[in-house]
Amino acid sequence: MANDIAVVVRDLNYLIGEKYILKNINFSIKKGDFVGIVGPNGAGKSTLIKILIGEIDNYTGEVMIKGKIGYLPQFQTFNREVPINAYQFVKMGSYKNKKNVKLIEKLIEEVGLSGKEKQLVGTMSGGEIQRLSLARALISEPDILILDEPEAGVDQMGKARFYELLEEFQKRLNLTIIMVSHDIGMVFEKCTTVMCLNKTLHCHGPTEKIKPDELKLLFPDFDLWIRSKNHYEREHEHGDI
Ligand SMILES: Nc1ncnc2c1ncn2[C@@H]1O[C@H](COP(=O)(O)OP(=O)(O)OP(=O)(O)O)[C@@H](O)[C@H]1O
Repeated sequence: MANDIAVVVRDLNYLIGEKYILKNINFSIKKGDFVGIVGPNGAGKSTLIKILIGEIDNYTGEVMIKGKIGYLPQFQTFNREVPINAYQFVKMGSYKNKKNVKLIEKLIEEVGLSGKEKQLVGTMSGGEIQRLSLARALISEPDILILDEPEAGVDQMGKARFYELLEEFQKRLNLTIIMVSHDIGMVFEKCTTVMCLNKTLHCHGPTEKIKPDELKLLFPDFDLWIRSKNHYEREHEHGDI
């Protein structure tokens, strides 16, 4: 595996019963890439993520990962009833819950939440919890950050701020980011690489080389996504973030 490569997947197949969930998947991801995985419902995006993080291992083919993975699951999995504060929430992401006061405080500050260390997570906004989850995923100082639909349950402003943060971390730490998203506007705005998945890999390449026509073939609701891209651009122009 070449030095500048973070992930290689070769001849990946995954079946449940006799049904192919993923078929003949081949790709590699360079270190420092920000990859957006898009595709319709049921395309196998979450399944691919579960394979990358090692949650599913009964596939055939090769999956090679170079470096440590940080994982941010879908937002909805947090239960607001759990009585923990922001500091404890981030600390839970560290190996064996290790005490690492300085790093925890630094990450909380970097995601724009300093001063809120003692606040109960259940009382925070969706966008704040999402940024806190990002700090938690980064506490183990990963080389590769994997996110599954990080925009779920967060308003448009919260999303925009979150994507800004991801881009900042990607550039500053040369972090490799692999993100499943339904937000095509954000993906085309922020990701360096787009991967279109619908059981097989339909396209994969630098964002500027992916043609909307290719996506249209895959996604019947593509026009809706274009609208969401315009919406994002309007908000951006007005400096609302
Ligand atoms: N445990 C399971 N048992 C049976 N089928 C499953 C199981 N997990 C996933 N599938 C099927 O695998 C396919 C891919 O699911 P997956 O969750 O990976 O899709 P997705 O692209 O992430 O979808 P979405 O965008 O809706 O989240 C779907 O057809 C789903 O019904």
